[in-house]
Amino acid sequence: MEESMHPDPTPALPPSLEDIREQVARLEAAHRAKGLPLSGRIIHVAHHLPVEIVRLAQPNDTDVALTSPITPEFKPEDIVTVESADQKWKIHARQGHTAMVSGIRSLSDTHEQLVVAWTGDILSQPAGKTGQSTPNLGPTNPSSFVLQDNVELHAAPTQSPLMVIGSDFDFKEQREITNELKRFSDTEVEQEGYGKLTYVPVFMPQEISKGHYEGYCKTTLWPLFHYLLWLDSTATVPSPDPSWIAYQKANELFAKRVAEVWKPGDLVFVHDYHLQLVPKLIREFLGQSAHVSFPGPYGTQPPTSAAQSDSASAKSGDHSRDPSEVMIALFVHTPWPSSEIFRCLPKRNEILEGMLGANLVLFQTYSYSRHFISSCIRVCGYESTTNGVDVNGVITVVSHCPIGIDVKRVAHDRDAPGVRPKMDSLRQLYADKKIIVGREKLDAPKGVYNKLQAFEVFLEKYPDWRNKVVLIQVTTPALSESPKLERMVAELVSHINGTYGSLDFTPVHHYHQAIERDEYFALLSVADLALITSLRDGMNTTSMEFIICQDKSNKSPLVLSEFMGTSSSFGEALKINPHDLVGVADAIEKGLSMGEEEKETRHAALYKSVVGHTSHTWAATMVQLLLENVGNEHTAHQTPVLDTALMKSKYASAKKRLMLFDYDGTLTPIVKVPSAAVPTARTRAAIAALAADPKNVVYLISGRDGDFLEEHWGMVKHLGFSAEHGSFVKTREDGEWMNMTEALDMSWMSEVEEIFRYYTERTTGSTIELKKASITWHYRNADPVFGEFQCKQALDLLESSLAPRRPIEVLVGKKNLEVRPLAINKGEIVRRLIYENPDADFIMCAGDDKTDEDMFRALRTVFPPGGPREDEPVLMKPPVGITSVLDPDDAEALPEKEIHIRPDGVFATTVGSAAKKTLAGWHVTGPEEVVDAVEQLLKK
Ligand SMILES: O=P(O)(O)OC[C@H]1O[C@H](O[C@H]2O[C@H](CO)[C@@H](O)[C@H](O)[C@H]2O)[C@H](O)[C@@H](O)[C@@H]1O
Repeated sequence: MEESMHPDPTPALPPSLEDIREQVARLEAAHRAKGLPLSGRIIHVAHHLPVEIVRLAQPNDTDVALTSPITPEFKPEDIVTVESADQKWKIHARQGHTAMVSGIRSLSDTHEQLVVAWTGDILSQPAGKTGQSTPNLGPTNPSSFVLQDNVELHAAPTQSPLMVIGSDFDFKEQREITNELKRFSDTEVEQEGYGKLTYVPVFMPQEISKGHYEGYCKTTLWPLFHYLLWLDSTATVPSPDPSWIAYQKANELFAKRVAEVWKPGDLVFVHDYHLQLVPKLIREFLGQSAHVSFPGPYGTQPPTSAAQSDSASAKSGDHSRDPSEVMIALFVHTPWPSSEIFRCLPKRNEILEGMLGANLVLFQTYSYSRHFISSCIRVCGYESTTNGVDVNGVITVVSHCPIGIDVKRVAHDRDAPGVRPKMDSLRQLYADKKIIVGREKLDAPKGVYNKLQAFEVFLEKYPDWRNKVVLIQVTTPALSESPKLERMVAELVSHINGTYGSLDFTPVHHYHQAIERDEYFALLSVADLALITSLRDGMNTTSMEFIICQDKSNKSPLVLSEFMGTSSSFGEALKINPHDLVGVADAIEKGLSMGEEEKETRHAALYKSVVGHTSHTWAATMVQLLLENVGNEHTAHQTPVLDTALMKSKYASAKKRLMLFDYDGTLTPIVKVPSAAVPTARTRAAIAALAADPKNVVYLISGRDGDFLEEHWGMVKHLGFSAEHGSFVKTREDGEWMNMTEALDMSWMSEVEEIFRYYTERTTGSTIELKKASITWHYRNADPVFGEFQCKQALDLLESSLAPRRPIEVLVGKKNLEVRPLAINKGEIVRRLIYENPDADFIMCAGDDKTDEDMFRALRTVFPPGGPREDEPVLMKPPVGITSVLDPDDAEALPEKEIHIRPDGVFATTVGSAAKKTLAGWHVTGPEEVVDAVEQLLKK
């Protein structure tokens, strides 16, 4: 179950961009026709803006608060740049994350877009450089050209004059930066021909931005998602963990910014693992909640903190919600680990709950999405559905949609005039050699060390290739630089070169530096093999760029790790397990010896995959998927929060009241072991006080057996009981249990028990609760994934083999399966109580699960369709189901009765989320609120 149980459903032939856009337009038209006010806007929320902001040196600058020198990336000449009129700010496009950025930008063809993201550390040109209004953003070290031979692991490139000054800016500077960003995006739109695109900056104090990214993102989440656990048992995490606090605060700042700019009908796309709390927080800031519904007192005005949002909105009596809920998709660009790894994370619940605030969670691959669903089942106890996760009745859809690259842009860069001369130089330099190329960040998951080890095995195992092949490995420094890894890599390179090289030949050329764009494309174009040995990688765009470069070149093969997102799309790559060094060595040999025909065939298939699904189709598909999975809530019923003030006024004026309560999940929270679900003294006191009022008829209507109810509630005077879903009734007056199943055929009990025994024996942790007239199979304490699987199997078996020939009903409860007689249900008890109390003019009825829906249905069906007119008497037939069981002749003889109750006196209340499918008219979120409501009624 953990790994893919089903085949990967990725379609073989991806639809074209035009097809997807047409489908998006159709979906939007359909939604608008149904009344969903789509704005035509998309808000992207990403970690940082695709720009760099530089504060230029000012004549009066004496000293800028500098923190650390930075090494700017190489900036090509053709990037968009704007400089403020007062020459204070300069903004230019930032390199990196090109696939995501180009995907986002492509959506501007069809939608107006806002990008809400952190400014990034703002750079400063320190004083003393005045007169040089344009800082040097050129190549950091042009002399270290990659083609130079015998260049070993480099030290950091030459220090630049730019310094990080963080982003602690006063309001005036924030305004200036915001305005300059606007000018920048306008220029970009004009120069690049984009549709409308606005950058909305998130400003973060430096201690938050550092703690967030360098702290929680890079030292906790990143290693975990790449299967590098922090297993050093001596390491102590301070409590509270400051980096977690920074992560939370940063996520709040992003969500708050979204809430400020959000308009009804906007589609929101949250990107990546930096922002996993954002989906839930956005709802909280907007006064909406996906799973636990609170009224929305804020409109679009966010409260000052998420915590405040919770409590303030929960306590407000305002039920006016904005009709349009925010529509959110979250795309996780990194891998998602097995739930066995994920559950080691101390803040696992918080992260998952944050993500599940989205309508749609998307991953790079099918298997990551399966791991995520397993994590939700195992960590949070939620159940899976056919398309995602059921979060207390609300479905978060989970799917996958791999990212692609901007093929046109890459082809353009490949064909740039500067590339050809560099290709020629490389070919000249390695005229009689095959070139293997690799380019990665130097962090452990990228598998550079394994690659070098495998290359050594290759030279050892295939001596004929010695002196005939070079490995050109380019690495860029990782954020969390690991001196140990750098040293290990450097030593291994020296070792291989010492062992297999000679005075005039070096088998491994390692360049630890940023390289120019032209050099990069030249390298990919001349290579005879690309070798990518990542131990874990969400996606890998180098492999895609290699395929595009090779289209105009040798059609060289690609050796690709199976532990990366790209792997599932690239069937014609030579797949390797990077831990199997001999296997990698064999794949290198196979690739280098491959015949031209096979190379062409494999390349053609790989090329088709890359051009068939680009960054543009990726982005458009995400929009399509979100539109396919939202909107139903606008036509579906959203249950309002129980209006306790209104209920209290009706209660106060009522002459006779029926108060009907389910037990588990309604008067007491769901717990692991059924016997531990005992009422608190407060709950018992509240119910006892209700029952003591002679105007009230109070009943517990439960699936529990009579013994349990007697044990915990028997001491409460004047309380009536219905046990086992209506199979047994004890009225509040005579104190005798009536068996409603007496006249029924109950011989099915042993057959059901046998089936449940079969599943109990095969499902560790599951148990059978054998009652007098019903049986419950519990799997709450089994392995959650296996338990759910077994439950579905047992349900299938009971429904296909037993239910058609026996008078039973099978009920799917909360981590249980229950079987009870068909003729009995909680609804019949409710009808009977109304019939017996025709003068009742107030009903409160509360329940949480599917069996309680029978009660709510019964309450609706006592009224004629469309509801009774003011002056119209409501006549009720005797509840045949129950009376006929007791005495069929009686049922015939009983008269119709006129009942007093009217729909506005009925408070059918479900315990669960507003979006849960229910026949109840009101909802509260938990048992505690049921008790609160009862206490309100009791207050004078
Ligand atoms: O009709 P109810 O009063 O809601 O009772 C329904 C069933 O509730 C019990 O099981 C559920 O609650 C347990 C305690 O919280 C929990 O451990 C279990 O997983 C739930 O399914 C009870 O054991 C059943 O007999 C009732 O039919």
